[in-house]
Amino acid sequence: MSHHEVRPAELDIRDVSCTAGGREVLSRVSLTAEPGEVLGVVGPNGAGKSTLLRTAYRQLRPAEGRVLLDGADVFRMPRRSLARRLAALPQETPAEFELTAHDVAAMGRAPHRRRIGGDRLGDERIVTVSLEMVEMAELAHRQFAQLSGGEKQRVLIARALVQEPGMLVLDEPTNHLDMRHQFDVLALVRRLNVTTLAALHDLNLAARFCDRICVLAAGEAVAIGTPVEVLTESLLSEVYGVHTEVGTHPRTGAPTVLFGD
Ligand SMILES: Nc1ncnc2c1ncn2[C@@H]1O[C@H](COP(=O)(O)OP(=O)(O)OP(=O)(O)O)[C@@H](O)[C@H]1O
Repeated sequence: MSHHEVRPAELDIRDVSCTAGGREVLSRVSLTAEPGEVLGVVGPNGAGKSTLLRTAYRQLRPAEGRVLLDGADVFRMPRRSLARRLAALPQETPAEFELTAHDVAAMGRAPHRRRIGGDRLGDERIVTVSLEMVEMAELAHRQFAQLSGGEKQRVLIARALVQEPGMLVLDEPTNHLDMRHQFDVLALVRRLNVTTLAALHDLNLAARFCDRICVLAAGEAVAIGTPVEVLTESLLSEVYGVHTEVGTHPRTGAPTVLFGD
């Protein structure tokens, strides 16, 4: 795959506010993902993680503020140009009936395809390699709708990789995945030189794989920093209302979060 040749993007979320159901659900959130950075977004249910990510992949127009990809407003870009630079894994699995896993992954090529001609063989190779990266090549011929939750999730991650983006926006990429696939998918994201904004629930995974973590609570970014800076017992108690024991991984040095007593 030619991922290493793709230039990582810069995402700049500036003072973004969103309202839903007559309520402000994001309040002046600012966040910059530097090229190549893996930036995690954590926070309790309803904190606004998906809302923030949806503004980044242009599914939701913020009431105020701007979202810039490589300095250009995503809401002013042609859809196709955006899709060539940014791929998203939304929280809801689309119902792609009748399509095989291969077909769903291949949809990621659409923004790169020319009207006439194009590099069909090259496209096909990228689809195959991406499915291999998430260990779904062997199930490529299966109907997408009949796959398990974790298998579907991995096909959708492959579809995002097929886009060869400079920016990945992943809403709970480890949702439905077993322990090994959680690890493998995030390790894969880490290896690729692609800027990544990912909403994660598992703080230990976030600590292990993110360069920085943004903590959202009630629509506000209450902390942004490295895992060590952000994942403290006092902050977790304040934000989640749980007593935790934060330690240090003996080999990686990443913080580890355990429930307290
Ligand atoms: N269309 C909508 N109408 C009304 N309220 C909405 C709508 N969309 C989102 N909300 C509310 O906005 C808040 C933020 O939702 P969001 O999905 O961004 O949270 P989240 O942090 O991703 O949560 P979770 O961890 O549960 O996935 C929630 O209180 C939610 O109920």
